[in-house]
Amino acid sequence: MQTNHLYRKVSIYLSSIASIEDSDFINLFTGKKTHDIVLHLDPNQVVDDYFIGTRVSWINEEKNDTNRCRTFVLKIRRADKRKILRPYLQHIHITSDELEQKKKDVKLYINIDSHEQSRQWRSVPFKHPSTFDTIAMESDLKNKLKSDLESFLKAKHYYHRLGRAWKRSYLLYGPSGTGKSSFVAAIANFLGYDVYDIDLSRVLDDSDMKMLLLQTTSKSVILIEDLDRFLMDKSAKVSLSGILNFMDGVLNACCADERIMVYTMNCKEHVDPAVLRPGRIDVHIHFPLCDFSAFKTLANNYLGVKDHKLFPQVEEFFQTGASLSPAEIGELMIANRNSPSRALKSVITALQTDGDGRGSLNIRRQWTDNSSRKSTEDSGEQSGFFSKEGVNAMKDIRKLYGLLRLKSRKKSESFDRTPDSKDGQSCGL
Ligand SMILES: Nc1ncnc2c1ncn2[C@@H]1O[C@H](COP(=O)(O)OP(=O)(O)OP(=O)(O)O)[C@@H](O)[C@H]1O
Ligand SMILES: [Mg+2]
Repeated sequence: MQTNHLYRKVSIYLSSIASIEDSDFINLFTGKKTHDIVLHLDPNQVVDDYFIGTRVSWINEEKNDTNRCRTFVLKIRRADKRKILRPYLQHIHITSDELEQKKKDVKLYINIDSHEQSRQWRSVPFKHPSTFDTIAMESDLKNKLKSDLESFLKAKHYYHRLGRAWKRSYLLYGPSGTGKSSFVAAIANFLGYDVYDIDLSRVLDDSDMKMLLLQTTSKSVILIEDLDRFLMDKSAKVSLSGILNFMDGVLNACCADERIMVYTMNCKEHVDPAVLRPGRIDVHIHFPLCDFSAFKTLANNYLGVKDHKLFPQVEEFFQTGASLSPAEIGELMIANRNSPSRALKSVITALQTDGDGRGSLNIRRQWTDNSSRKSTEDSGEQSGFFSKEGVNAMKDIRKLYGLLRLKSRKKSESFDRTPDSKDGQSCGL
Protein backbone atom coordinates (compact mmCIF):
# COMPACT_ATOMS: atom_id res chain seq x y z
CA MET A 1 0.00 0.00 0.00
CA GLN A 2 3.00 2.28 0.15
CA THR A 3 3.63 4.93 -2.47
CA ASN A 4 6.73 4.11 -4.43
CA HIS A 5 8.58 7.41 -4.51
CA LEU A 6 10.94 6.08 -7.11
CA TYR A 7 8.02 5.65 -9.51
CA ARG A 8 7.11 9.32 -9.08
CA LYS A 9 10.70 10.43 -9.51
CA VAL A 10 11.15 8.39 -12.67
CA SER A 11 7.95 9.88 -14.03
CA ILE A 12 9.16 13.43 -13.30
CA TYR A 13 12.56 12.65 -14.76
CA LEU A 14 11.21 11.14 -17.98
CA SER A 15 8.90 14.09 -18.50
CA SER A 16 11.95 16.33 -18.50
CA ILE A 17 14.23 14.57 -20.99
CA ALA A 18 14.26 15.74 -24.59
CA SER A 19 13.85 12.27 -26.09
CA ILE A 20 10.32 11.98 -24.67
CA GLU A 21 9.31 14.09 -27.65
CA ASP A 22 10.37 11.24 -29.96
CA SER A 23 7.86 8.89 -28.42
CA ASP A 24 4.83 7.98 -30.60
CA PHE A 25 2.22 9.02 -28.04
CA ILE A 26 2.57 11.48 -25.22
CA ASN A 27 0.01 13.27 -23.08
CA LEU A 28 0.14 17.03 -22.79
CA PHE A 29 -0.80 18.79 -19.55
CA THR A 30 -0.64 22.37 -18.39
CA GLY A 31 1.85 22.76 -15.57
CA LYS A 32 1.53 24.71 -12.35
CA LYS A 33 3.23 27.76 -13.73
CA THR A 34 1.81 29.97 -16.47
CA HIS A 35 2.57 28.77 -20.01
CA ASP A 36 4.08 25.60 -18.59
CA ILE A 37 3.35 22.46 -20.66
CA VAL A 38 4.21 19.09 -19.19
CA LEU A 39 4.76 15.97 -21.31
CA HIS A 40 3.81 12.56 -19.89
CA LEU A 41 4.59 9.23 -21.47
CA ASP A 42 1.47 7.40 -22.63
CA PRO A 43 0.93 3.82 -21.44
CA ASN A 44 3.08 1.22 -23.19
CA GLN A 45 5.31 3.81 -24.85
CA VAL A 46 9.07 3.56 -25.03
CA VAL A 47 11.53 6.35 -24.44
CA ASP A 48 15.31 6.16 -24.84
CA ASP A 49 17.78 7.91 -22.59
CA TYR A 50 21.57 8.27 -22.63
CA PHE A 51 23.78 8.17 -19.55
CA ILE A 52 27.60 8.38 -19.64
CA GLY A 53 27.53 7.32 -23.26
CA THR A 54 25.22 4.34 -22.74
CA ARG A 55 21.73 3.97 -24.13
CA VAL A 56 18.95 2.73 -21.85
CA SER A 57 15.22 2.58 -22.49
CA TRP A 58 12.10 2.94 -20.40
CA ILE A 59 8.67 1.45 -21.05
CA ASN A 60 5.61 2.78 -19.31
CA GLU A 61 3.72 -0.48 -18.84
CA GLU A 62 0.11 -0.42 -17.81
CA LYS A 63 -1.57 -3.75 -17.06
CA ASN A 64 -5.27 -3.96 -17.65
CA ASP A 65 -5.96 -5.84 -14.41
CA THR A 66 -8.34 -4.55 -11.75
CA ASN A 67 -5.65 -2.45 -10.06
CA ARG A 68 -4.53 -0.88 -13.34
CA CYS A 69 -1.05 -1.28 -11.98
CA ARG A 70 1.45 1.11 -13.58
CA THR A 71 5.03 0.12 -13.94
CA PHE A 72 8.14 1.61 -15.42
CA VAL A 73 10.43 -1.01 -16.89
CA LEU A 74 14.05 -0.01 -17.34
CA LYS A 75 16.07 -1.87 -19.97
CA ILE A 76 19.86 -1.80 -19.85
CA ARG A 77 22.23 -3.97 -21.88
CA ARG A 78 23.56 -6.76 -19.68
CA ALA A 79 27.15 -5.66 -20.25
CA ASP A 80 26.40 -2.10 -19.06
CA LYS A 81 24.32 -2.98 -16.01
CA ARG A 82 27.09 -3.12 -13.39
CA LYS A 83 28.61 0.08 -14.67
CA ILE A 84 25.61 2.32 -14.83
CA LEU A 85 22.59 1.01 -12.88
CA ARG A 86 23.33 2.63 -9.52
CA PRO A 87 24.82 5.90 -10.77
CA TYR A 88 21.98 6.21 -13.26
CA LEU A 89 19.31 5.81 -10.56
CA GLN A 90 21.21 8.27 -8.40
CA HIS A 91 21.20 10.69 -11.31
CA ILE A 92 17.40 10.30 -11.62
CA HIS A 93 16.99 10.97 -7.89
CA ILE A 94 19.01 14.17 -8.02
CA THR A 95 17.51 15.48 -11.25
CA SER A 96 13.91 14.88 -10.21
CA ASP A 97 14.53 16.50 -6.81
CA GLU A 98 15.87 19.56 -8.55
CA LEU A 99 12.93 19.65 -10.95
CA GLU A 100 10.45 19.31 -8.10
CA GLN A 101 12.15 22.05 -6.21
CA LYS A 102 11.80 24.35 -9.21
CA LYS A 103 8.15 23.45 -9.74
CA LYS A 104 6.94 23.65 -6.18
CA ASP A 105 4.81 26.56 -5.05
CA VAL A 106 6.94 29.01 -3.16
CA LYS A 107 5.63 30.11 0.23
CA LEU A 108 6.08 33.25 2.23
CA TYR A 109 6.29 32.62 5.99
CA ILE A 110 5.71 35.38 8.48
CA ASN A 111 6.28 35.12 12.22
CA ILE A 112 3.36 35.62 14.56
CA ASP A 113 3.25 36.56 18.24
CA SER A 114 4.30 33.39 19.93
CA HIS A 115 2.88 33.64 23.49
CA GLU A 116 0.78 30.51 23.27
CA GLN A 117 1.59 29.00 19.93
CA SER A 118 4.16 26.28 19.47
CA ARG A 119 4.51 27.02 15.78
CA GLN A 120 5.55 30.57 15.21
CA TRP A 121 5.34 30.74 11.44
CA ARG A 122 2.27 31.23 9.26
CA SER A 123 2.50 30.82 5.51
CA VAL A 124 0.81 32.25 2.44
CA PRO A 125 1.56 31.46 -1.22
CA PHE A 126 4.40 33.61 -2.45
CA LYS A 127 3.28 35.31 -5.66
CA HIS A 128 5.76 38.14 -6.05
CA PRO A 129 6.37 38.49 -9.81
CA SER A 130 9.87 39.94 -9.51
CA THR A 131 12.61 38.09 -11.41
CA PHE A 132 16.21 38.86 -12.28
CA ASP A 133 14.95 40.02 -15.68
CA THR A 134 12.64 42.64 -14.22
CA ILE A 135 15.26 44.13 -11.88
CA ALA A 136 17.18 47.05 -13.34
CA MET A 137 20.74 46.38 -12.29
CA GLU A 138 24.12 46.37 -13.97
CA SER A 139 24.15 43.17 -16.01
CA ASP A 140 27.65 42.14 -14.89
CA LEU A 141 26.60 42.38 -11.28
CA LYS A 142 23.38 40.50 -11.95
CA ASN A 143 25.25 37.66 -13.67
CA LYS A 144 27.82 37.51 -10.89
CA LEU A 145 25.05 37.16 -8.34
CA LYS A 146 23.29 34.47 -10.30
CA SER A 147 26.43 32.41 -10.61
CA ASP A 148 27.23 33.03 -6.92
CA LEU A 149 23.84 31.53 -6.03
CA GLU A 150 24.31 28.64 -8.42
CA SER A 151 27.75 27.77 -7.16
CA PHE A 152 26.47 27.93 -3.57
CA LEU A 153 23.81 25.33 -4.44
CA LYS A 154 26.45 22.93 -5.73
CA ALA A 155 28.77 23.37 -2.76
CA LYS A 156 27.17 21.09 -0.15
CA HIS A 157 30.19 18.79 0.24
CA TYR A 158 32.59 21.70 0.20
CA TYR A 159 30.82 23.44 3.10
CA HIS A 160 30.58 20.21 5.07
CA ARG A 161 34.23 19.41 4.54
CA LEU A 162 35.05 22.83 5.98
CA GLY A 163 32.79 22.18 8.96
CA ARG A 164 30.61 25.14 8.04
CA ALA A 165 26.86 25.45 7.92
CA TRP A 166 25.70 25.34 4.32
CA LYS A 167 24.40 28.87 4.14
CA ARG A 168 25.21 32.08 2.33
CA SER A 169 24.41 35.56 3.60
CA TYR A 170 23.75 38.64 1.54
CA LEU A 171 23.45 42.24 2.64
CA LEU A 172 21.40 44.43 0.31
CA TYR A 173 21.89 48.07 1.14
CA GLY A 174 20.94 51.33 -0.49
CA PRO A 175 18.35 54.10 -0.48
CA SER A 176 14.65 53.44 -0.35
CA GLY A 177 12.95 52.29 -3.56
CA THR A 178 16.06 50.91 -5.24
CA GLY A 179 14.87 47.31 -5.50
CA LYS A 180 16.18 45.54 -2.39
CA SER A 181 12.92 43.81 -1.48
CA SER A 182 12.19 43.08 -5.15
CA PHE A 183 15.61 41.48 -5.39
CA VAL A 184 14.86 39.15 -2.48
CA ALA A 185 11.73 38.04 -4.33
CA ALA A 186 13.80 37.51 -7.48
CA ILE A 187 16.22 35.28 -5.51
CA ALA A 188 13.32 33.22 -4.13
CA ASN A 189 11.76 32.85 -7.57
CA PHE A 190 15.09 31.99 -9.15
CA LEU A 191 15.85 29.25 -6.63
CA GLY A 192 12.25 28.17 -5.95
CA TYR A 193 12.96 28.72 -2.21
CA ASP A 194 10.40 29.61 0.45
CA VAL A 195 10.88 32.97 2.14
CA TYR A 196 10.88 33.37 5.94
CA ASP A 197 10.37 37.08 6.53
CA ILE A 198 11.24 37.83 10.16
CA ASP A 199 9.39 40.74 11.69
CA LEU A 200 11.77 41.59 14.55
CA SER A 201 9.18 43.71 16.32
CA ARG A 202 7.19 40.52 16.96
CA VAL A 203 10.09 38.60 18.43
CA LEU A 204 9.88 38.42 22.22
CA ASP A 205 13.52 37.90 23.16
CA ASP A 206 16.78 36.21 22.14
CA SER A 207 15.53 32.69 22.83
CA ASP A 208 12.38 33.37 20.81
CA MET A 209 14.68 34.37 17.97
CA LYS A 210 16.48 31.02 18.25
CA MET A 211 13.19 29.13 18.16
CA LEU A 212 12.23 30.95 14.99
CA LEU A 213 15.43 29.88 13.33
CA LEU A 214 15.01 26.27 14.46
CA GLN A 215 11.55 26.16 12.91
CA THR A 216 12.68 27.16 9.43
CA THR A 217 13.10 24.50 6.76
CA SER A 218 15.92 23.89 4.34
CA LYS A 219 15.99 25.41 0.89
CA SER A 220 14.72 28.72 2.12
CA VAL A 221 15.55 32.40 2.14
CA ILE A 222 15.58 33.87 5.62
CA LEU A 223 15.00 37.58 5.45
CA ILE A 224 15.39 40.43 7.91
CA GLU A 225 14.40 43.78 6.42
CA ASP A 226 15.65 47.14 7.68
CA LEU A 227 18.19 45.64 10.07
CA ASP A 228 19.97 48.99 10.48
CA ARG A 229 16.84 50.61 11.83
CA PHE A 230 16.26 47.74 14.24
CA LEU A 231 19.82 47.86 15.56
CA MET A 232 19.43 51.55 16.33
CA ASP A 233 16.17 51.00 18.20
CA LYS A 234 17.04 51.21 21.89
CA SER A 235 13.72 49.66 22.96
CA ALA A 236 14.25 46.47 20.88
CA LYS A 237 13.59 43.21 22.71
CA VAL A 238 16.25 41.23 20.87
CA SER A 239 19.81 42.11 21.88
CA LEU A 240 22.77 42.64 19.57
CA SER A 241 24.22 39.32 20.71
CA GLY A 242 20.87 37.67 19.91
CA ILE A 243 21.17 39.02 16.38
CA LEU A 244 24.83 38.00 16.07
CA ASN A 245 24.06 34.44 17.19
CA PHE A 246 21.16 34.30 14.83
CA MET A 247 23.39 35.32 11.95
CA ASP A 248 26.26 33.01 12.68
CA GLY A 249 25.86 31.02 15.86
CA VAL A 250 26.10 27.36 16.81
CA LEU A 251 22.39 27.06 16.11
CA ASN A 252 22.98 27.65 12.45
CA ALA A 253 24.86 24.40 12.20
CA CYS A 254 21.99 22.50 13.86
CA CYS A 255 19.35 23.96 11.60
CA ALA A 256 18.20 22.79 8.25
CA ASP A 257 20.83 23.06 5.56
CA GLU A 258 20.92 25.03 2.37
CA ARG A 259 19.76 28.42 3.44
CA ILE A 260 20.19 31.88 2.07
CA MET A 261 20.14 34.65 4.66
CA VAL A 262 19.31 38.12 3.39
CA TYR A 263 19.46 41.36 5.35
CA THR A 264 18.38 44.72 3.95
CA MET A 265 19.47 48.14 5.14
CA ASN A 266 19.25 51.69 3.91
CA CYS A 267 22.68 52.51 5.19
CA LYS A 268 25.36 50.37 6.81
CA GLU A 269 27.41 53.32 8.03
CA HIS A 270 26.43 53.14 11.70
CA VAL A 271 26.08 49.39 11.96
CA ASP A 272 28.36 47.53 14.38
CA PRO A 273 31.20 45.98 12.32
CA ALA A 274 30.58 42.65 14.10
CA VAL A 275 27.28 42.42 12.25
CA LEU A 276 28.98 42.97 8.92
CA ARG A 277 31.96 40.69 9.34
CA PRO A 278 32.53 37.91 6.77
CA GLY A 279 30.72 34.76 7.78
CA ARG A 280 27.81 36.79 9.05
CA ILE A 281 27.60 38.64 5.77
CA ASP A 282 29.27 36.93 2.83
CA VAL A 283 28.27 39.30 0.05
CA HIS A 284 27.52 43.03 0.21
CA ILE A 285 25.37 44.33 -2.63
CA HIS A 286 24.85 48.03 -3.10
CA PHE A 287 21.56 49.21 -4.58
CA PRO A 288 22.16 52.72 -5.93
CA LEU A 289 19.73 55.32 -7.14
CA CYS A 290 18.97 55.11 -10.84
CA ASP A 291 21.70 55.84 -13.37
CA PHE A 292 21.19 56.15 -17.11
CA SER A 293 21.77 52.47 -17.80
CA ALA A 294 19.22 51.39 -15.16
CA PHE A 295 16.87 54.02 -16.51
CA LYS A 296 17.10 52.41 -19.98
CA THR A 297 16.22 48.99 -18.52
CA LEU A 298 13.21 50.53 -16.78
CA ALA A 299 12.13 52.33 -19.97
CA ASN A 300 12.32 49.04 -21.83
CA ASN A 301 10.42 47.10 -19.13
CA TYR A 302 7.77 49.70 -18.33
CA LEU A 303 7.28 51.44 -21.70
CA GLY A 304 8.66 48.94 -24.20
CA VAL A 305 11.03 51.66 -25.43
CA LYS A 306 14.64 50.76 -26.28
CA ASP A 307 15.59 54.14 -27.66
CA HIS A 308 13.92 57.56 -27.87
CA LYS A 309 14.79 61.05 -29.02
CA LEU A 310 14.53 62.28 -25.41
CA PHE A 311 17.12 59.78 -24.15
CA PRO A 312 20.11 62.13 -24.70
CA GLN A 313 18.39 64.76 -22.59
CA VAL A 314 17.73 62.23 -19.81
CA GLU A 315 21.34 61.07 -20.01
CA GLU A 316 22.57 64.62 -19.63
CA PHE A 317 20.70 64.98 -16.35
CA PHE A 318 22.10 61.73 -15.05
CA GLN A 319 25.60 62.89 -15.99
CA THR A 320 25.21 65.99 -13.87
CA GLY A 321 24.50 63.79 -10.86
CA ALA A 322 20.74 64.09 -10.81
CA SER A 323 19.02 60.91 -9.81
CA LEU A 324 15.78 59.37 -8.67
CA SER A 325 15.13 55.94 -7.27
CA PRO A 326 13.99 53.23 -9.69
CA ALA A 327 10.73 53.15 -7.72
CA GLU A 328 10.13 56.85 -8.41
CA ILE A 329 10.97 56.49 -12.09
CA GLY A 330 8.84 53.32 -12.31
CA GLU A 331 5.84 55.17 -10.88
CA LEU A 332 6.18 58.00 -13.42
CA MET A 333 6.39 55.48 -16.22
CA ILE A 334 3.38 53.48 -15.04
CA ALA A 335 1.30 56.65 -14.75
CA ASN A 336 2.21 57.61 -18.35
CA ARG A 337 2.54 54.18 -19.86
CA ASN A 338 0.31 55.02 -22.85
CA SER A 339 2.62 57.78 -23.99
CA PRO A 340 6.38 57.13 -23.80
CA SER A 341 7.13 60.78 -24.69
CA ARG A 342 4.98 62.03 -21.84
CA ALA A 343 6.54 59.48 -19.50
CA LEU A 344 10.06 60.56 -20.43
CA LYS A 345 9.18 64.25 -20.12
CA SER A 346 7.81 63.63 -16.64
CA VAL A 347 11.05 61.83 -15.70
CA ILE A 348 13.05 64.80 -17.04
CA THR A 349 10.93 67.24 -15.04
CA ALA A 350 11.35 65.15 -11.90
CA LEU A 351 15.12 64.92 -12.42
CA GLN A 352 15.21 68.67 -12.96
CA THR A 353 13.28 69.57 -9.83
CA ASP A 354 14.07 67.32 -6.91
CA GLY A 355 16.41 64.93 -8.65
CA ASP A 356 19.65 66.86 -8.48
CA GLY A 357 19.55 67.26 -4.72
CA ARG A 358 19.04 63.54 -4.29
CA GLY A 359 21.88 62.76 -6.63
CA SER A 360 24.31 64.72 -4.52
CA LEU A 361 23.13 62.90 -1.43
CA ASN A 362 23.70 59.68 -3.25
CA ILE A 363 27.27 60.55 -4.05
CA ARG A 364 27.92 61.52 -0.47
CA ARG A 365 26.48 58.24 0.72
CA GLN A 366 28.51 56.21 -1.73
CA TRP A 367 31.72 57.85 -0.56
CA THR A 368 31.05 57.13 3.05
CA ASP A 369 30.09 53.57 2.14
CA ASN A 370 33.34 53.19 0.27
CA SER A 371 35.34 54.24 3.28
CA SER A 372 33.53 51.89 5.66
CA ARG A 373 33.98 49.06 3.19
CA LYS A 374 37.69 49.66 2.93
CA SER A 375 38.25 48.81 6.56
CA THR A 376 36.68 45.38 6.04
CA GLU A 377 38.59 44.75 2.86
CA ASP A 378 41.83 45.74 4.50
CA SER A 379 41.26 43.15 7.18
CA GLY A 380 42.04 40.56 4.52
CA GLU A 381 38.94 38.53 5.25
CA GLN A 382 37.19 37.06 2.29
CA SER A 383 33.94 38.69 1.60
CA GLY A 384 32.22 39.58 -1.61
CA PHE A 385 31.42 43.16 -2.48
CA PHE A 386 29.28 43.23 -5.52
CA SER A 387 28.99 46.86 -6.27
CA LYS A 388 30.15 49.04 -9.04
CA GLU A 389 30.75 52.08 -6.89
CA GLY A 390 34.44 51.38 -6.38
CA VAL A 391 35.00 51.07 -10.10
CA ASN A 392 33.03 54.21 -10.67
CA ALA A 393 34.82 56.44 -8.19
CA MET A 394 36.19 58.61 -10.98
CA LYS A 395 32.80 58.79 -12.59
CA ASP A 396 31.34 59.94 -9.26
CA ILE A 397 33.94 62.65 -8.96
CA ARG A 398 33.15 63.79 -12.49
CA LYS A 399 29.46 63.72 -11.64
CA LEU A 400 30.15 65.75 -8.54
CA TYR A 401 32.02 68.37 -10.50
CA GLY A 402 29.23 68.43 -13.06
CA LEU A 403 26.81 68.95 -10.24
CA LEU A 404 28.85 71.69 -8.67
CA ARG A 405 29.06 73.43 -12.01
CA LEU A 406 25.33 73.10 -12.43
CA LYS A 407 24.68 74.46 -8.95
CA SER A 408 27.18 77.27 -9.25
CA ARG A 409 25.61 78.25 -12.54
CA LYS A 410 22.21 78.27 -10.90
CA LYS A 411 23.27 80.29 -7.90
CA SER A 412 25.90 82.34 -9.75
CA GLU A 413 28.48 81.23 -7.21
CA SER A 414 32.14 81.13 -8.03
CA PHE A 415 34.18 77.95 -8.25
CA ASP A 416 36.36 79.20 -5.42
CA ARG A 417 33.88 77.77 -2.97
CA THR A 418 34.69 74.26 -4.10
CA PRO A 419 35.96 72.50 -1.00
CA ASP A 420 39.26 70.73 -1.03
CA SER A 421 39.16 67.07 -1.92
CA LYS A 422 39.87 65.84 1.60
CA ASP A 423 36.60 67.25 2.73
CA GLY A 424 34.75 66.04 -0.29
CA GLN A 425 31.92 64.41 1.59
CA SER A 426 30.63 67.58 3.10
CA CYS A 427 31.41 69.92 0.30
CA GLY A 428 28.49 72.21 0.93
CA LEU A 429 26.21 70.71 -1.70
N1 LIG B 1 16.23 48.19 -9.52
C1 LIG B 1 14.91 48.10 -9.80
N2 LIG B 1 14.49 47.50 -10.93
C2 LIG B 1 13.19 47.41 -11.22
N3 LIG B 1 12.21 47.88 -10.44
C3 LIG B 1 12.56 48.48 -9.30
C4 LIG B 1 13.93 48.62 -8.92
N4 LIG B 1 13.98 49.25 -7.75
C5 LIG B 1 12.72 49.50 -7.39
N5 LIG B 1 11.86 49.03 -8.30
C6 LIG B 1 10.39 49.10 -8.23
O1 LIG B 1 10.08 50.00 -7.19
C7 LIG B 1 9.21 49.44 -6.23
C8 LIG B 1 9.85 49.48 -4.84
O2 LIG B 1 10.99 48.66 -4.83
P1 LIG B 1 11.46 47.85 -3.54
O3 LIG B 1 10.35 47.70 -2.58
O4 LIG B 1 12.14 46.62 -3.99
O5 LIG B 1 12.54 48.88 -2.95
P2 LIG B 1 13.39 48.78 -1.60
O6 LIG B 1 14.81 49.06 -1.99
O7 LIG B 1 13.10 47.49 -0.92
O8 LIG B 1 12.84 50.01 -0.78
P3 LIG B 1 12.79 50.19 0.84
O9 LIG B 1 14.20 50.42 1.30
O10 LIG B 1 11.95 51.41 1.02
O11 LIG B 1 12.17 48.97 1.42
C9 LIG B 1 8.91 48.03 -6.68
O12 LIG B 1 7.60 48.00 -7.16
C10 LIG B 1 9.87 47.73 -7.81
O13 LIG B 1 9.20 47.13 -8.87
MG1 LIG C 1 12.19 47.02 0.93
